[in-house]
Amino acid sequence: MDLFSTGELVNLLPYDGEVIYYGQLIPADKLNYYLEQLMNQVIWKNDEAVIFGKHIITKRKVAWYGDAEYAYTYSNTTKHALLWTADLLALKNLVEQQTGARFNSCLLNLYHDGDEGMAWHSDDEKSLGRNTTIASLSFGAERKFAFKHKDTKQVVSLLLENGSLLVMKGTTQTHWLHRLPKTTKVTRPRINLTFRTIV
Ligand SMILES: O=C(O)CCC(=O)C(=O)O
Ligand SMILES: [Fe+2]
Repeated sequence: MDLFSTGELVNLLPYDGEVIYYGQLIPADKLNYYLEQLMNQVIWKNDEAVIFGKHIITKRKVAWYGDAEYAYTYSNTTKHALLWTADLLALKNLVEQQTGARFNSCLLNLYHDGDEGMAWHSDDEKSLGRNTTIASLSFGAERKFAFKHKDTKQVVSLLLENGSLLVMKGTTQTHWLHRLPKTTKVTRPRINLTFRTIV
C-alpha cells in the first residue's frame, strides 16, 4: 500500500481511537541495512514478566532505548533505558518528521519467527500519560497485526510491511487492545520499534 502518492491518511479504527498506517516509510535500498544493524547493534535481552505470580521469560527479545536512562515498568518488571544509537536516532528523526509528533524513548521487539508474537494488550501504562501517541516501525518479515475493541469486541487487522510505519493515537489505548498473532507461515525474523513518550 502506497499512501504517499495521494497524501491520504485514513483512520483504520471505526470509533474510539485513531490508527494510521503510513505504508513503507524506509527506502527499499535501506531495509537490509537497518535490519542487519538493528539485529547486531541493539543489546537484545529476553523479556521477563510476572504473570499470576509466575516469573516468565519470553523467547521474543526486547530492548529499550531513550533520551535518558528512564526506568520503565510493565508486566510487573522494571527496565532501564539505554541511550540512543546513531541508527535509532536517525530512525526516530524520520518518524518524527513524518508524524509531527515527538518521542523520547523506544521499545524494540525481536521476533525470531512466526512462533513468537505478542498477546492482546494495550500500552496504557501510567508513565505514557493519557491519549499517548505511539509510532511503530517494522523491519523484516511481514506480519499480521490486529486491534480488538474492549467492549464491542470488533476486530480490525492489517499487515505490517517491511519498512512500514503505523501510528496509534488519541483514545486508542483506552478502548482497544492490540496483538501480533503467532503464525506458522512466517519463518524469518521481524524487528519492531515502538517510539513512545514517557511523561
Ligand atoms: O511488534 C509489534 O508490532 C507491536 C509490539 C507492541 O505492541 C508493543 O511493543 O507494545
Ligand atoms: Fe503494544
